[in-house]
Amino acid sequence: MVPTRVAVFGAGSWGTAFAVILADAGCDVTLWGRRPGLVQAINTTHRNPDYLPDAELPYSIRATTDAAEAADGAGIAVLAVSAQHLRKSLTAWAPVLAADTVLVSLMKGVELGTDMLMSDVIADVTRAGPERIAVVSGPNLAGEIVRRQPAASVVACADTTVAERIQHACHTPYFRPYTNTDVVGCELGGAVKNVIALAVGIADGMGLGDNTKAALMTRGLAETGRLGVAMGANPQTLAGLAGMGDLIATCSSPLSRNHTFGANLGKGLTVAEAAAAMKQTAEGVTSCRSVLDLAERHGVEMPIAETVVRVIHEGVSPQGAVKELMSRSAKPELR
Ligand SMILES: NC(=O)c1ccc[n+]([C@@H]2O[C@H](COP(=O)([O-])OP(=O)(O)OC[C@H]3O[C@@H](n4cnc5c(N)ncnc54)[C@H](O)[C@@H]3O)[C@@H](O)[C@H]2O)c1
Ligand SMILES: O=P(O)(O)OC[C@H](O)CO
Repeated sequence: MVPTRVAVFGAGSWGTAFAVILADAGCDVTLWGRRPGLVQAINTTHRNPDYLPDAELPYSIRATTDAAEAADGAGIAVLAVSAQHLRKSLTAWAPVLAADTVLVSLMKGVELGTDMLMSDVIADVTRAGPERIAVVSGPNLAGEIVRRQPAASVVACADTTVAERIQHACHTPYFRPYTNTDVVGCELGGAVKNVIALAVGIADGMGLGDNTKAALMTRGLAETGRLGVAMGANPQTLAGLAGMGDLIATCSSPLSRNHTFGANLGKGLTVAEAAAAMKQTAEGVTSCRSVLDLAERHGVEMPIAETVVRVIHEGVSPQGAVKELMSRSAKPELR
């Protein structure tokens, strides 16, 4: 059988780790990277020294800086840049993508300014219909994936047949993808958990304990559910891998960049210092504003997301943030 040709655009942590999954699943994978030095290092050392230096990559993965070469013959194009760079990058790649290529977003962010989910940005730039746009989202820390530790995820697409095709392309003995038709729910679960992980990180950095963490995670999930329902998501999706599952992994793991960024703030670093300490993308830092915009637009209360915005973008201290959240008026749990 001819292997599925897949182009992965973005040689950061997750693009590279997902390329490993695809290659292990038997796909013929080309990895597009921006920087010639990194691409050359991947091709010659079969490692990604900038993002995942300890992982040996399958020799079959070829890296290139040429988008046309990456896209040549690819039935699936996986998009794995940081969320705020998708529009510009995809505008450059779109002319070399075939009209029937399925576009798969791995990103967990919301575009600043437009408040668009990544699937909306993809549709806006390429004019692809929902049957050509999919999302992979779940508790998938790249550093664990490249060690081939067991993980599960969700492949969401409005067209179940297309979701199943992608599921097949990335199914390995250590990576178990489930299908779902709820693209909005999966994307929101991924984007909002980053914001909640910042809050949990701040609490951890301040030395607060597990009661605080559990409260933030549970009420954070309630916020995600309220926004999700307002935007047409299935609440069950948010109780699943792309919602609660990813929230647990991201809020618990020292590998999470969002959690780490928050922890540095909680320890007393300024936002600029925390950003300087972070070489990789912590999507929640920018997307928290767009998530709050979405909440306001849909008339949904998201006090934890609002507090994260106040700490990161409005200069409120972690101590002040705790006071603000704890002095909110008393409420019933279920609304
Ligand atoms: N790392 C993970 O464990 C993981 C897991 C699941 C989802 N994600 C999501 O995947 C997306 C990519 O994250 P990552 O972990 O690969 O990030 P990363 O910081 O490791 O890599 C950054 C990526 O963005 C690209 N990029 C950076 N600046 C750019 C620019 N100016 N123009 C174009 N592209 C640029 C890089 O080429 C690279 O592909 C994010 O939305 C993230 O939330 C990450
Ligand atoms: O490192 P983070 O915080 O971007 O989280 C990575 C993944 O999204 C976890 O599923």
